[in-house]
Amino acid sequence: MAVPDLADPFAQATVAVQDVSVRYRVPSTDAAERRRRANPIARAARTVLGNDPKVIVRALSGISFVARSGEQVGLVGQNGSGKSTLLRIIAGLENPTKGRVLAESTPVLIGVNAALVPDLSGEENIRLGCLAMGLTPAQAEAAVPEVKELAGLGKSIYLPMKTYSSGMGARLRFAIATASNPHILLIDEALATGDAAFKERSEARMQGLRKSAGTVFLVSHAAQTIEETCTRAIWLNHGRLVLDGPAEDVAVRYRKWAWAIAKDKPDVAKRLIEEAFAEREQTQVRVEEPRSPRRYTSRHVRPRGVSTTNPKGR
Ligand SMILES: Nc1ncnc2c1ncn2[C@@H]1O[C@H](COP(=O)(O)OP(=O)(O)OP(=O)(O)O)[C@@H](O)[C@H]1O
Repeated sequence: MAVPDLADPFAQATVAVQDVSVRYRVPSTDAAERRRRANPIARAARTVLGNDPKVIVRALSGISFVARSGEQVGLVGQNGSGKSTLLRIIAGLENPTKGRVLAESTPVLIGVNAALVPDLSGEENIRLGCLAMGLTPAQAEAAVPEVKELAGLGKSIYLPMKTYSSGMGARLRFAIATASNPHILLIDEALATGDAAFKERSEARMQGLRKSAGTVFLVSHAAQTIEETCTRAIWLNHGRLVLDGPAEDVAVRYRKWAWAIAKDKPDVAKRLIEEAFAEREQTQVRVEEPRSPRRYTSRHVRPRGVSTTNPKGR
């Protein structure tokens, strides 16, 4: 058995999320109502300046972790806990308010909202999706049969996508996303909408991706899906990282907490989440910048706007 290289624990890191926070400024009718009740001068000033009453939504706060090749990382948490935001940030579709994300290759996000063209057939969308992911026209053409087979939509693959059910659309998006064999694959609940037969095929595909040393991030509300398909899980609550560990352990803890919430036992839920927070080992991600600064020799063109105090201009 291969011995892992313990001297260099970051050797296989594929994604590093470093102290990421995301905040949104959004209009609020509640804030508007409070303004209506505020003093008339402040109210008039804001009306003249045209400021909409806004509130800050903290979607993510101080998230840090490192994912590695071969890991399937499940993201669990209740509605609005920040799972989809974290995927979008990793995919580079949004910039964090604070912190940064480093990835060793382009992460491909496949979500239920992935943009394909509704008027085109499933087959045409396969080509389109593959080209959008950076495959050449020849590679996209070669990928069509495999994607069709994985999606398993039969003759419906020749019909316009706007005629598909949400589950059929999700299956096609999942199949397209895996066609480019992305090293970092991000899935937002795509599995939850498939039927049993598709679930089996998609799990086999995920196994294949895992074997080819890819990293998979999967968002799901179903702790069982995370438990069955992931090696590791991250539990988010109100944008904060509650637990990060083996999928089975995290799923069991999350399920207990969700049960307490569902049964209207806020004290039990509070105790469970506080225990989890207390046990969590804080992860700090440090990114080593290259040490030697870039040097320009006389053969290099000096970058514009750089001045020098050397009278010879070297
Ligand atoms: N574009 C946006 N503008 C303003 N607020 C946003 C935006 N996107 C997300 N949010 C807010 O950020 C928080 C986290 O949302 P996010 O969609 O990441 O949660 P989630 O865990 O994926 O939820 P769900 O399980 O319901 O899909 C929520 O409070 C949400 O209202």
